[in-house]
Order: sequence, then structure tokens, then C-alpha cells
Amino acid sequence: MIRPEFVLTPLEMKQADAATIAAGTPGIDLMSRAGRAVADVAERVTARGGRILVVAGPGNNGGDGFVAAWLLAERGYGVSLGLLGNRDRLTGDAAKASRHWTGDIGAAEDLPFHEADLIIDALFGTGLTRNLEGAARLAVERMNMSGQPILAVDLPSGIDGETGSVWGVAVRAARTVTFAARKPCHLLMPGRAHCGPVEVADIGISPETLAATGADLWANQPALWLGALPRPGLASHKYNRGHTLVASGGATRTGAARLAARAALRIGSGLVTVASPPEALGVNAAHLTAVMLRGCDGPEGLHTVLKDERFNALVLGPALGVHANTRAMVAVAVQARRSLVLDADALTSFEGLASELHQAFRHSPTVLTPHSGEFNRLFSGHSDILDPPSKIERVRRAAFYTGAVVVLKGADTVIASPDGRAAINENGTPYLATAGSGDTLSGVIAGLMAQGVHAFEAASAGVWIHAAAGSSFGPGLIAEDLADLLPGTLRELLK
Ligand SMILES: NC(=O)C1=CN([C@@H]2O[C@H](COP(=O)(O)OP(=O)(O)OC[C@H]3O[C@@H](n4cnc5c(N)ncnc54)[C@H](OP(=O)(O)O)[C@@H]3O)[C@@H](O)[C@H]2O)[C@@H](O)CC1
Ligand SMILES: Nc1ncnc2c1ncn2[C@@H]1O[C@H](COP(=O)(O)OP(=O)(O)O)[C@@H](O)[C@H]1O
Ligand SMILES: [K+]
Repeated sequence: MIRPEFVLTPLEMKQADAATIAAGTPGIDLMSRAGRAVADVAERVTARGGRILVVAGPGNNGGDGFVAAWLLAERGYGVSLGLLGNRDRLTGDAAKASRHWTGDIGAAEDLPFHEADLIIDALFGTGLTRNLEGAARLAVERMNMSGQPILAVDLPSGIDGETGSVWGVAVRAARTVTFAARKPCHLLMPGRAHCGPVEVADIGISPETLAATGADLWANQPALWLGALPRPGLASHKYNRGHTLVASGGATRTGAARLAARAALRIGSGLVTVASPPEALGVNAAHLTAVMLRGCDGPEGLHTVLKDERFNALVLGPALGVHANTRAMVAVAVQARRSLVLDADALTSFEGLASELHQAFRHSPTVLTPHSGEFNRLFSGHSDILDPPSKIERVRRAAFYTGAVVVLKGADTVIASPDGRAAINENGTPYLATAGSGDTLSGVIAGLMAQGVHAFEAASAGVWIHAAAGSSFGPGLIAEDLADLLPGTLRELLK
């Protein structure tokens, strides 16, 4: 069985380093293995005898660079090394590592970058905590301007390891080699766009040591939720595969609900019904076949419909309208204690009123699926939720606050649960940025919950499956395609 992939914050990585050192592996051994891993990647991508420039910083990231420089020179490459700052100021393992290097040491910013076959960026790693200025900034700008391929050590210098944001300026790497586990910056934007392909090198820190840090962040991959996906058995019938209800907007706003409904059916919900206002019944009826239709007039109508206990999962929001009626429908749904997905207008209707949602969802499985605009509107005025620099922290706080699983959509969708677990998604495609794509996602998640999948697993699996379906199509994708791409994606996953 494949283990889910932990993503470690710089602080957790430091704890794992320290625990490994305390258990008997000297820090310099970890640094030597890290430097060797960098040299191995450099060797793989550079012809023997090529020119390699190593840009070393004043901390342990620079120490890794010294090890790599020395090994690559031994292996027959033409290596030059430039250091930011003074050699005498190196301390600890970095000072030890630098003693192996017997060649010249230039100034980091003055290396002849244009002549390089490969630049190794060992300026800053996880220890960067402020803007790049002066020689550090110049070195990064000159590396980028050279146009030569850059191999980043641990992470591209200038990127914040925890948040993926840029400290003024950052290296644009062709590839990155990191150690023991990926850090958030490798998956979160804009950091991810600076990394190129990321390789994780084993430097002798065990999976148990990584887990012992208490890390509760993962890359969103099937290993995280595959075991929770429903697989109908011989005795299954449509009534025990769940019944999803999707609320439709008025007569000119019905498409979004149908997109969600079709996706819920495709993901395996045994039955799916669109709950339509009376004036939209005709237009909905003209477009629905396997999905059923039922009249439902506002909050009172929803209350009546939900007397039927078989509706066990509900989507509210897509094109439902931004008004008090939508808030009242959310209240009815919460009271009915069904699995619930709130998207789009169901979130925007609470703009400035997030306090009404404080702990509102703690009694029944609920998933909120805002994009960043909806998220910021919903929590406007809640600086404790909107201000943390880490997207993961923002989503976790929203989940703690509401008691719901929160999916903050985008190129780097983050899913967080009120129990603290979080995952970052990375298999999407910009072609998913198309009208109605989010409506489809809400249907996928609700359809999984209708089949009994817990909220965090349903949200994480839904996000991945939706992204995989979109990626399998690529250019020209429209939201109508997405539901019909689900079977192929599921077939691959469940085989
Ligand atoms: N721990 C381990 O066992 C292992 C760790 N490993 C490696 O260690 C890396 C982390 O090392 P690290 O913690 O020393 O931090 P690092 O990223 O080198 O930078 C800190 C230095 O930069 C300086 N500095 C900061 N900001 C600055 C600025 N804007 N402008 C100028 N200077 C600035 C800062 O100085 P100060 O803030 O004190 O002035 C300090 O000197 C990690 O990414 C991995 O590569 C591997 O070897 C495996 C084993
Ligand atoms: N650049 C991107 N890369 C990957 N996925 C993206 C990107 N941009 C948007 N998406 C995905 O597309 C979907 C868009 O949802 P949303 O903004 O709600 O659209 P709509 O409201 O039109 O349905 C989300 O699942 C989001 O994660
Ligand atoms: K680096």
C-alpha cells in the first residue's frame, strides 16, 4: 500500500533533522547526503566536463552547495563557486562542508553566469525570512537573466518555504532537488511555478521520523483517500448509493444546478434530483433525463422536500442568487442535518455575515467550496482568518471557525478539515478555469458524500478527480465535458 505523501513545513523539517541528529546521525552527514544528491542530479543533466557554477549562501543551504561543488569537481566538471558574504562567517556544518572546497571562492553576484552549462542555486533554503536586497538580490537577478538552466537546492532562493511567496525576487529554477519531503512552497503558488520538476532525495530521515513531527499536511493524491472511495458491491441497489439533491436557480439561471447534478450522478450517487423553483420547472424538464426533477419553492419548499429522509446529500449555491432567501435555505439544510456542499451564491449571500456561520456546520458533514474571491468576501472583516500569510493556515482557520471542511479553489487548491488535516492539490490544469467548472466540482463532492464518503475524503477525492478529468481533456475543455470525463478517470482509479 502506497503511503500518503507528507508535506513538511520548514519548522517540522527542522524537527525531523534534529530528531535524526539526536538519534545518532551527525548533521554533517545529512548535509553530505544532501550535497551528494544535488551533485547526482547535476551530473545527470550536464554533459561530463561541462561548466557548473555554484552560488552558495551564508547558511546550511550554502553548505549543501559546497559539498556539491567539491563532488562535481572530483567528477571532472569545471566548477566555480561564488559565496554571498565572507567565508569566515560560515558556522557549524556549513563551515565544516566548506573546508572540502580547495578552489577559489568568488563573490556570488559576480560569477560569469552566461558561461554556465548549469547554475546550482544554493543561496537560501528554508532559513530565508526577509526580503532579498543588495548582493543577494543581484545574484538572483543575474542568475535569472543568464537564461542558463538553474538547479535549486532545496527550494529556489527567494521563495518562502512555508508559504510559497516571493521575498522580493526569486530564482526561476529549471528543476529543484529537496530533501526527505516536499515543503509547502513546492506545491503552493507562486513557489510551485519557480521550482520546475521537484525531486525528493532520501538523506536518511525515516518516514517514522517525519510522521513523529505531527505533520498533518499532505499532497492530495489517491493514497490519501483511495480506500474511502465507494465501490458498489453485488448487493448494491440505487437506494443505497445515496440520493443527491441540487437546488436550481430561477428560470434564467438553471444550468449551474444541472452541471452539478450530472456530475453527482456520474460520480456514483444512485439517484439525483434537481429541486427547482416552480417557474423554472419547464426549462429544467426540457434538459434532464436520468436526473430527476422536483418543484421546490424557497426555504419552505426545501423544508418540505427534506422531510423525505432519502435525500442524504445536498448542493446549495450554484446560481441560486445572492439574497436572504439563499441564507434561509442554508439554515433549513443545516437544520435537516444532511451532508451538504455550499458553493458560489450560498457563500456570497453571507458576505459580511460570516459570524452567522460560526460553528454552524459542526453537527453534519459540510464542505464549503469558495474560490479566492468568494473566500475573501465570506470572511471579510475576519482578519484572523484572512491575514495569515500561509494559504494553508487561512483555510485551516476557516475550517475551525465554521466547523466545515473548506476547499479554497485555484491553481493550488487547498482542502482543510476542522480537525486540522489539510491537503494541497496539484493535478489541475488551467483549462479548468472555465465557467461552470466549480459547479461540477460541487456535484462531484456531494455525490461522493451521498455514497457515505466522509467530508474531508470526499472533498479531497472530488478535487483530485475533477482535476484529473479536466487534465485528461486539455484545450477546449468546457464544463459540460467534465461530468462525462469522470467515468474514464474513475475506471483508472478503481482498477
Ligand atoms: N538542518 C539540517 O540538518 C539540514 C539542512 N539542510 C539545508 O539547510 C537549509 C537550511 O539552512 P539554514 O537554516 O541555515 O538556512 P538558509 O536557508 O541556508 O539561510 C539562512 C542564512 O541566510 C541568511 N539570510 C536569511 N535571509 C537573508 C537575506 N534576505 N539576505 C541575506 N542573508 C539572509 C541568514 O542569516 P541571518 O538571518 O542570520 O542574518 C543565514 O545565514 C535547508 O534549506 C537545506 O538546504 C540540508 O543540509 C540537510 C540537513
Ligand atoms: N490555473 C488553474 N489550474 C488548475 N485549476 C484551476 C485553475 N484555475 C481554476 N482552476 C479550477 O477550476 C475550478 C473553477 O471553479 P470556479 O472558480 O468556482 O468556477 P465557476 O464559478 O465558473 O464554476 C476550480 O476547481 C479551480 O480549482
Ligand atoms: K536554494
